[in-house]
Amino acid sequence: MFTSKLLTLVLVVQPQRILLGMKKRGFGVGRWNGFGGKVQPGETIEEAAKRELWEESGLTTETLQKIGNIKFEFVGSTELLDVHVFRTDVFKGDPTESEEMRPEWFALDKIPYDGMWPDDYLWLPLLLQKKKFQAYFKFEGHDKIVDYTLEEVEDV
Ligand SMILES: Nc1ncnc2c1[nH]c(=O)n2[C@H]1C[C@H](O)[C@@H](COP(=O)(O)OP(=O)(O)OP(=O)(O)O)O1
Repeated sequence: MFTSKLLTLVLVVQPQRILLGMKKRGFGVGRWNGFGGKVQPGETIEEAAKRELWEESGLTTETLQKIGNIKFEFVGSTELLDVHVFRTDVFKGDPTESEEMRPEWFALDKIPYDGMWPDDYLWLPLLLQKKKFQAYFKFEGHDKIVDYTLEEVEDV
């Protein structure tokens, strides 16, 4: 039987660029990603997304757009990751390095997909077009996708 762990992921987008963070420790270390993490007991998913964005990038936002949901399965594990993906185009503050992430802006035509999780190049273009999506990825280890589904949806 599978258990499920709730996580958030926030992508900060401006007209010509996107803010990514280099993960400095823990799960996904060495990869560029959006900002996010585990939902803590007593938090809503959106509260957790705002908290993680602040903790990892130094940015605050009041306007998160819920844009995707991704379920991750890992061969040999019974724990599914249930990642709620948000986009924000409106924020306050300056990106600031944290213990966990080193933020950097990337031009939209220079997104470092080779240094990101291997699923990202499949769904990030949808997020950039403000298209909502639902996805499932099955990983063998952390580098190989062995099965996946990805579909645009009206609502997430
Ligand atoms: N495959 C893939 N693509 C894109 N993004 C992700 C994945 N897998 C993932 O887990 N993620 C995202 C989801 C989360 O935003 C982070 C992982 O969060 P994590 O660092 O484990 O959670 P924290 O609560 O910040 O961790 P600690 O503070 O306990 O270290 O990656």
